[in-house]
Amino acid sequence: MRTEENEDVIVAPSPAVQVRARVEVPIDVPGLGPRASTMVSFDGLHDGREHVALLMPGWEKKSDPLVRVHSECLTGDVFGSQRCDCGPQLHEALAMCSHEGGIILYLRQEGRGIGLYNKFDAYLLQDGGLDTFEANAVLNFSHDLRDYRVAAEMLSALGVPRIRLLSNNPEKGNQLRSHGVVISDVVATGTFVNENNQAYLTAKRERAGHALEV
Ligand SMILES: Nc1nc2c(ncn2[C@@H]2O[C@H](COP(=O)(O)OP(=O)(O)OP(=O)(O)O)[C@@H](O)[C@H]2O)c(=O)[nH]1
Ligand SMILES: [Zn+2]
Repeated sequence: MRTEENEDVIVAPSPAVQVRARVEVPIDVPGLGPRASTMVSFDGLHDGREHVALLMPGWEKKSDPLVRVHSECLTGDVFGSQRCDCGPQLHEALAMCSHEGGIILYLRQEGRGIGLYNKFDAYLLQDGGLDTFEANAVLNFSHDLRDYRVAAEMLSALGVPRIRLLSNNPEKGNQLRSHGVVISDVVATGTFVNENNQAYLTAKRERAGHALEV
């Protein structure tokens, strides 16, 4: 079974995770327009990848801020791919977090951890009739390689022990709790169905227990 998107990723020993830099980055939130944000980098994340926290003003006043843990999806987040629901979920999270003050943890876990090129290979297999999880298996990957310990490390470095989690994926909450994060509430994302992602969303609901009404 393959376990890493890149065999040559070096997993450094994990010193205490610390904020490396906080950078003010005004962003254009789809549907809302320009908003302030702070983007945060970290030293010491255990997997050595460049995960980013995006802080929307007001988060620091909450005892349990809204947090979206979002896995990178270049095709959906950047290009608006209709094969998944990632783009609209990210836009929704940006709007909600800018409205009430919240945090987006943008995790560099493309393709549920298998990487972009492998995701393309998985898409070709899905075009041949497999579902998203069967395609991973044919490529000799488990159905989801994601490890949310980095998200717990980022929250700890930001001084955020309690959150309201914006997700439909039960595995995110389970893993975060196992790493000591207190989740006071789970907030469902919208369901963003279109004719090209219906089978994908159905597979997520039926095979991975995502809370989705497709
Ligand atoms: N391997 C693989 N990854 C995919 C596929 N479609 C989307 N992804 C990746 O899946 C990740 C998104 O995860 P999802 O399971 O859709 O949603 P989630 O973020 O876990 O759950 P929510 O918090 O409810 O949105 C991103 O990293 C996408 O690149 C696919 O067909 N195969
Ligand atoms: Zn996607």
